[in-house]
Amino acid sequence: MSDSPEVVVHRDTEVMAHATAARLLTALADAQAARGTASVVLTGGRNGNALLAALAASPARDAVDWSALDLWWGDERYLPDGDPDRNATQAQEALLGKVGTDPARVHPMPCSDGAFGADVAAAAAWYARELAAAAGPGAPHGTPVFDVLLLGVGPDTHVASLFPGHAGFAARDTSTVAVTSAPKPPPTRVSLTVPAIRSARQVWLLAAGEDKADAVARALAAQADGDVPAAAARGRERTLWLLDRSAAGTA
Ligand SMILES: O=C1O[C@H](COP(=O)(O)O)[C@@H](O)[C@H](O)[C@H]1O
Repeated sequence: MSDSPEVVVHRDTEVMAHATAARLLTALADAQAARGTASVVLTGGRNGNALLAALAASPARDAVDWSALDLWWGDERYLPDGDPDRNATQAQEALLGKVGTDPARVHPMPCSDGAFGADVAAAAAWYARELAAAAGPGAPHGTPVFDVLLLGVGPDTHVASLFPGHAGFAARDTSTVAVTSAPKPPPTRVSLTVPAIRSARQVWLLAAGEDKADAVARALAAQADGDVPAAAARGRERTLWLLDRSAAGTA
């Protein structure tokens, strides 16, 4: 696990989205050059969606071979297929419908009108099996080594759907959890756990706007093993905070 997070502060939200898009395209193209394939874990939320829009708009977007990219999600709102509040629906509209991904390599979390119905625990367990199948035998926590895992940071320091003080954040023996009482709507969600997040080579945390400044300051001051989800999110090789000036408290 990387020791000290690195912090990059951008002038404003728009510059942050475009600079992060350029950074991500380069990281994924580098991974494909080295290994022939790459993987990324997407996040929902305002900053995650701004990044996806910036990727779609980038003149360099085809530096990545989208058909040789595995796409996963860090969390999902457990809602019907196509619901506009699902992170996967938003990603499809912002980016995935515009680039040539391989459907077999796009791994959305289940929806509430799918095979598991209202049984969100079964949905989370299914996603853990998908991860384990992709990771292969012997992978720690049954999770692939993702190249880049993206996380938005909530004003309460939540990342993915891991909320401070909630059981899902404490889970250490599984790669996914079902969340049934999220303090942010909708209450029912599926999330990767802390060990699954920590299996990524690089973890990038995105935060923009004044309402995130307190969460950013608290997370950067906290220990990785405390009750601050954003502080617990660390990559194996690199943990990178990507901020705008407002979230950094330097506006
Ligand atoms: O509900 C969620 O919130 C977080 C943060 O979202 P933001 O809009 O405050 O940036 C997001 O990262 C997560 O994926 C999403 O499900």
